[in-house]
Amino acid sequence: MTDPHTTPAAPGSPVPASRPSSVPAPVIELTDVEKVFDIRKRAGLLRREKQQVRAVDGISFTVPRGEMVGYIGPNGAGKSTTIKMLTGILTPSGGRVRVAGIDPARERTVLARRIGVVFGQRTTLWWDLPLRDSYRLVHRMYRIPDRRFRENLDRCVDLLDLGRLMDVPVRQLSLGQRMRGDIAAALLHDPEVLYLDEPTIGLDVVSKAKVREFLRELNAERSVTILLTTHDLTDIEQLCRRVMVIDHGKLMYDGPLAGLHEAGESERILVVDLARELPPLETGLARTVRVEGPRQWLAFPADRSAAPLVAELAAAYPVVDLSVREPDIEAVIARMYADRPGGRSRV
Ligand SMILES: Nc1ncnc2c1ncn2[C@@H]1O[C@H](COP(=O)(O)OP(=O)(O)OP(=O)(O)O)[C@@H](O)[C@H]1O
Repeated sequence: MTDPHTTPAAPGSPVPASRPSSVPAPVIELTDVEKVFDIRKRAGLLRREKQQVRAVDGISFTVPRGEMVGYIGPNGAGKSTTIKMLTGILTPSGGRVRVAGIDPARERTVLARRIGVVFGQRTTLWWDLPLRDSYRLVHRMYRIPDRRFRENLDRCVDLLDLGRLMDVPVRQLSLGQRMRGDIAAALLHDPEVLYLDEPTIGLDVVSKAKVREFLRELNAERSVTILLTTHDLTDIEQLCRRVMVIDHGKLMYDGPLAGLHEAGESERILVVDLARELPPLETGLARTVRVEGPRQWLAFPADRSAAPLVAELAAAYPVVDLSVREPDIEAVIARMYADRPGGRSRV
């Protein structure tokens, strides 16, 4: 039986929904989910043509309780649309969505008590109120029992370093401070599932590190299931063992981060310093991609050992020094996108 956590999906193909019995029951379940938007495009001076955009095009995946998964893709890939369907803000055009056993579109308010959402680009806090008052409102809105509210707030204030900021109006907070404030607000009612849409966007290095550390602890200690959308691949590298790549509304990859290299057919680079300038080195194990004076760059498949290549070059050429560069994950993903047939699919 194949495990969707470890099996790269062929581009565009649905990911198998079956899983071994040892894997916890899924908290998030999507089966053949579609979202089609009707849009009107100008087709002349006065005429407007009706068109449809397939923003999400037959996506299936499951996320078991306690997993932290990266959900990535280029602009317009369908990430936010997926998250909106998972919260119940948008109703799918087709397929089935379940979060904690609930149909989000039909029971949005019931689900709201079980999930937390953070959108990096906009705040859910009250602009003119100090953080403390925003949290009081959250307390009342979600009818959080007093003790639980106090415990959760204390914990967030401590771990997210909000103590000094509690009496500052949200409008006066820096982006990083506001983001930490938003994450706390999303967690006061103890959600089982947390959707984070670009939680580190625009933050400085220190704030990013704080947010990541907090998410790691939250996931490890409280088994909160986290779906993380980000353009910052370091977020994914540091937080998620599993990553899903979406493009043109289709799931292109679902598996471990390391497997992305394989799926993107990535290459490692051997940098060779020679005793003197030479024409491009010749070997059947790699291809020379760059020559600069006595230094040459040779690309070889990332899943192969460098040892035979190093041995061959050392025997045949005056090699002074060698180093191996790992593939850059951004390049791997860019390559996956580039391999897709172009153009957003329309129906
Ligand atoms: N309300 C809407 N009406 C019409 N088209 C929409 C609507 N919302 C999204 N789309 C279209 O659906 C596609 C997917 O958009 P979506 O916002 O889900 O992408 P995304 O992956 O979140 O992108 P980004 O990284 O830029 O936020 C895009 O072509 C977008 O223009």
